[in-house]
Amino acid sequence: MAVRSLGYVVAETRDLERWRAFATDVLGMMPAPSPRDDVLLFRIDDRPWRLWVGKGERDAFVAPGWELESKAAFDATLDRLRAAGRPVELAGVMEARGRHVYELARSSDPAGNPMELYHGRFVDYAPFSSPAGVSGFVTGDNGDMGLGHVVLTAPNFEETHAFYKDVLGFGDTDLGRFYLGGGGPEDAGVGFAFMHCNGRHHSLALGQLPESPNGAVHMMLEVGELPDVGRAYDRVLRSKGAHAVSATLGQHVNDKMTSFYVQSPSGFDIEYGWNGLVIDPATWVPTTSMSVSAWGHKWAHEQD
Ligand SMILES: Cc1ccc(O)c(O)c1CC[C@@H]1C(=O)CC[C@]2(C)C(=O)CC[C@@H]12
Ligand SMILES: [Fe+2]
Repeated sequence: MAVRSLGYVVAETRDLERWRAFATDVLGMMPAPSPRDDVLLFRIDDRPWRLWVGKGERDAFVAPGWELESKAAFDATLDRLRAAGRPVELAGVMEARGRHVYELARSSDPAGNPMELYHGRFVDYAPFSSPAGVSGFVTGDNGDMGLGHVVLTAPNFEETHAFYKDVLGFGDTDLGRFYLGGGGPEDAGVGFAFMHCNGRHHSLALGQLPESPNGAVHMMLEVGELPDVGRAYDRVLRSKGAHAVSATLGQHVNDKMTSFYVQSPSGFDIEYGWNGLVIDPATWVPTTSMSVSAWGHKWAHEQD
């Protein structure tokens, strides 16, 4: 009765055309038919859409869409949210239809991060084809591993971490404390929790950080082959600053992902990676990683 996957992401922007070019030409996502001219939809697999970009007043991440496996799981999860004192708003039938789901609800975590929850897995059997020639995006068999992962902030870290485990059913994969300030006596470190809801190493990571101005730290998209990452990196560099690299190519220690980070037109970053670790949630024992990356991932703020 727990969340099964990261089904979709909703973002907003003041500049839809910039997002259209970024998503298709740089990331290689496939534009999907949208019934509204103030919304862009993008596909990465056989779901009708995985990324919703609406025209808005700000450039921001709006919400992750968490998938439940059934109406029973959906109803039980909404009951647990209410029992935990979280606001729950059931969306109308037309709004659910717009999202291509059976039923849709909105809530938030104890850090105030908005979320959507749904059940009803719609499938668009039109073959996926990337306009930028990406070999494919990795979402698991039947899309079971979801679209990727999201990283959110939670100043009230312990409470929010417990919420995702106890109320939404996530499991801990890796806990980290990263000494970004050099690890000296003044450096308290930043707590991180990487959590799974399927075989993907993490679908959600929480950082003990102040509220992010753009609604999220990043979302990750995983591609099928290493050259897909390299060619996307080339496309970002060729954009000559139109799309800024946030972190250079590198490899994480915890999920072994080889990736780079690029700033999206909504302000939050896109991590674009390959070869992320798949775990067996039934037997996995949580780890505590002691560093961020095995190599690379030079962050923009560290660049000299
Ligand atoms: C540490 C790590 C493991 C796996 C990931 O997919 C992943 O994104 C990260 C990095 C998380 C995080 C970030 O994205 C923004 C910049 C952060 C806060 C750092 O500077 C350290 C951890 C980084
Ligand atoms: Fe990530």
